[in-house]
Amino acid sequence: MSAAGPILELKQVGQWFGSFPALAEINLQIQAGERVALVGPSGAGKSTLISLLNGTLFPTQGEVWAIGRNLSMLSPRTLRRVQQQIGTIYQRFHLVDNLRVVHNVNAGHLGRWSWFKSALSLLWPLEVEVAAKALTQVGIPEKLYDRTDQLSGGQQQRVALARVLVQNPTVILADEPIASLDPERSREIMDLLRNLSQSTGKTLVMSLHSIELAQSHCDRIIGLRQGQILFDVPSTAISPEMIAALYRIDHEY
Ligand SMILES: Nc1ncnc2c1ncn2[C@@H]1O[C@H](COP(=O)(O)OP(=O)(O)OP(=O)(O)O)[C@@H](O)[C@H]1O
Repeated sequence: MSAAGPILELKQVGQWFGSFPALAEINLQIQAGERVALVGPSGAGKSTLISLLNGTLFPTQGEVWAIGRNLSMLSPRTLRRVQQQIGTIYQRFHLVDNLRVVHNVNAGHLGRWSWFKSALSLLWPLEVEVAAKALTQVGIPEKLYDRTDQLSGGQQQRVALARVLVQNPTVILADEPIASLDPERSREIMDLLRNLSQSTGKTLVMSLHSIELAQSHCDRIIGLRQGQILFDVPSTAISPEMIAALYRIDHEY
């Protein structure tokens, strides 16, 4: 693939869980630097799509390409190298609760650090200044040595974002990053994600339940319904009819 090709691409992707088709016939190209929101009702397949994009799940049909590589065709070692370029933020933060913040932020180095360095850093934190800088970028520099489980939800999501900053990936995926936060904290995290993507050119793909935030923070919105793409449009082109069709409840009598 040329350098100018898409940074993420799904070709005729289908994902089955047993006999259940969670995704079907997904064709999608995302260019470097784009900010894309995945929206749609519960169970539409948003998280499944994110898991395919970061190589934690392999498609039952079709191909998933990231950073120029077909993820299903890579050796475990090469896959880990590609995954190092893809940072993921989750709704439940995925932090180790009983560790100090610095250790959770330093987990962004995993994959690059040796096993020995990672273990040593748990006893005596290494590259503290890198972790401190990342925490400053997300607005909580004073929390470096706090226990992670003593932070609020919004602060924990900032720690998760700092971990991704330390990882310094090319692509950031966020799976409902604000689902467990109040509206004010949600907007702050969304602002951080957008500003980070704008200032560094990182590609951002996130699943969201708020159409309003998807419109205000992303350039492009993809509507998923029952495992298929219902629309894929610039955020300025979203209409009330599209939203209604996306969330329509089909009653069975
Ligand atoms: N590991 C799995 N095993 C079986 N079924 C699964 C698995 N993961 C997802 N599914 C099913 O696939 C469908 C899509 O799930 P997914 O989590 O991707 O939806 P979603 O759009 O992210 O939903 P939500 O907004 O509620 O998080 C759902 O019906 C779900 O039950």
